[in-house]
Amino acid sequence: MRYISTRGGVAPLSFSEAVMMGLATDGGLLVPERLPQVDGATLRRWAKLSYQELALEVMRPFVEEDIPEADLRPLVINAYAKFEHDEITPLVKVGDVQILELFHGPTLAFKDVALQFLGNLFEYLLEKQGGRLNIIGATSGDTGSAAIHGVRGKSGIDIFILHPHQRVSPVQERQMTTVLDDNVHNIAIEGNFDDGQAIVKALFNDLAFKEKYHLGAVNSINWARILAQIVYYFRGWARATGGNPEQKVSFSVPTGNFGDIYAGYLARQMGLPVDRLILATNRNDILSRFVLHGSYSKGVVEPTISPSMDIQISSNFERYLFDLLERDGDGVKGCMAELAEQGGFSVSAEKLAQVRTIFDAVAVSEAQTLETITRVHRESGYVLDPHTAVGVAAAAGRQGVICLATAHPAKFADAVRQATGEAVALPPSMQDLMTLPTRCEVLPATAAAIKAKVEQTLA
Ligand SMILES: Cc1ncc(COP(=O)(O)O)c(C=O)c1O
Ligand SMILES: N[C@@H](CCOP(=O)(O)O)C(=O)O
Repeated sequence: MRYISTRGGVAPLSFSEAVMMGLATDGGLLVPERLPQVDGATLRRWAKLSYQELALEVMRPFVEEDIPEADLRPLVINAYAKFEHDEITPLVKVGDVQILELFHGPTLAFKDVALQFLGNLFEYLLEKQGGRLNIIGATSGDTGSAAIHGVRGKSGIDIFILHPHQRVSPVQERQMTTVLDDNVHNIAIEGNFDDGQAIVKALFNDLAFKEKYHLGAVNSINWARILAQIVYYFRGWARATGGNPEQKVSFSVPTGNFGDIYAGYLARQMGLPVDRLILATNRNDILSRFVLHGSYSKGVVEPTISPSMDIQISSNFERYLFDLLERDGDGVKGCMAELAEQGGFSVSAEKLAQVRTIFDAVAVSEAQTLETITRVHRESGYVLDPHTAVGVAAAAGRQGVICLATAHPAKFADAVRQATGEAVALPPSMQDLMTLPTRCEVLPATAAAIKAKVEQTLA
């Protein structure tokens, strides 16, 4: 499998090259040249596999020319060794709703599914190729801690994580800042997640800086993140249908940076029997506005009780746009230029109709999110985190929907207490989180300030 850029300016790359490049050198995102197709017999067979064996099957065609099976296997097996549930991503029934719990990894969010794997993959590629890697990532709260826990203490790797100062939950903040390993550098920026993501992209787009400091990406900019997330769509479908290829399911996906739902879209394109993908946003609704009206236009980022989705420029949307525009790199470049210069762009009515053959979209208010947590707790005793509640609210009244549970409720204790009147305890392994010593530096939200910090740290 070879990888190309959504902006058409990069010669086809191998999987390893794509993983190490992170953001494409022409400013686009890397995608596979084609998608492997899965037939009914394969779906039936895959439905009987363990999560790890399924992950190997799904990933193999994307990596096989580059990473032999004997090497891939331990990377995958070890990635899920620290998950607290044998099923890795169990499907649970809560009343009429099916919930795919993606939060059983070390930092209690779905990001662990991909970042435990990516940490291992980076280590493997560095051992094979030599050299070192300096990871620069932006987070609205969950990617940061999952990435830090994926690479802490690994030799040859430093990690710099930018989070929006005082806009992540106390648990999210401490999951990052209490990691005191020498290779971990936490930076709270005086801005929002979009500012952080823009800084990360600016640093990657400074090709001399990128090369000099061997920058690596842990955000869903990195293709390996998306790849690992495709797996649980196959798993969720298999658990819900018993592996019957005639049976379709829909997925409701709480969405911010469009990484998770893009993985679902790819699973569908590969042949997974998916009916609808329900794109659920909080009031930061650039994506739901796009699906409803066909115009992708920047809004102002507003803080919500689902802070990890407080995003108004959704990085992976560019990957979907590339497909929607029939893989026309110049077309994507044009749209992205309009977004940067005029704050938005629109697609034709015909293209919008095409989007709607797959996606539904719902923007969920703060009140609806709280009401959903309250109602589900009252009716079943189950506690949703606010991000998951956005997806559950968006799926209300529909049948055959799997709602992705993207975080553990204990990460967002204030919102949960507000909705249920009860506290949710952190798992025993994290009981001392709020009293551990921390390390973090507050810096202006500018590329210059972050560059200076990287240079000074690595000098
Ligand atoms: C808990 C949680 N739910 C949902 C999302 C949205 O996922 P994505 O950015 O892949 O759309 C995020 C992060 O963005 C998150 O941290
Ligand atoms: N919600 C994310 C935002 C970053 O998204 P990513 O999937 O591109 O890493 C977070 O928690 O940081």
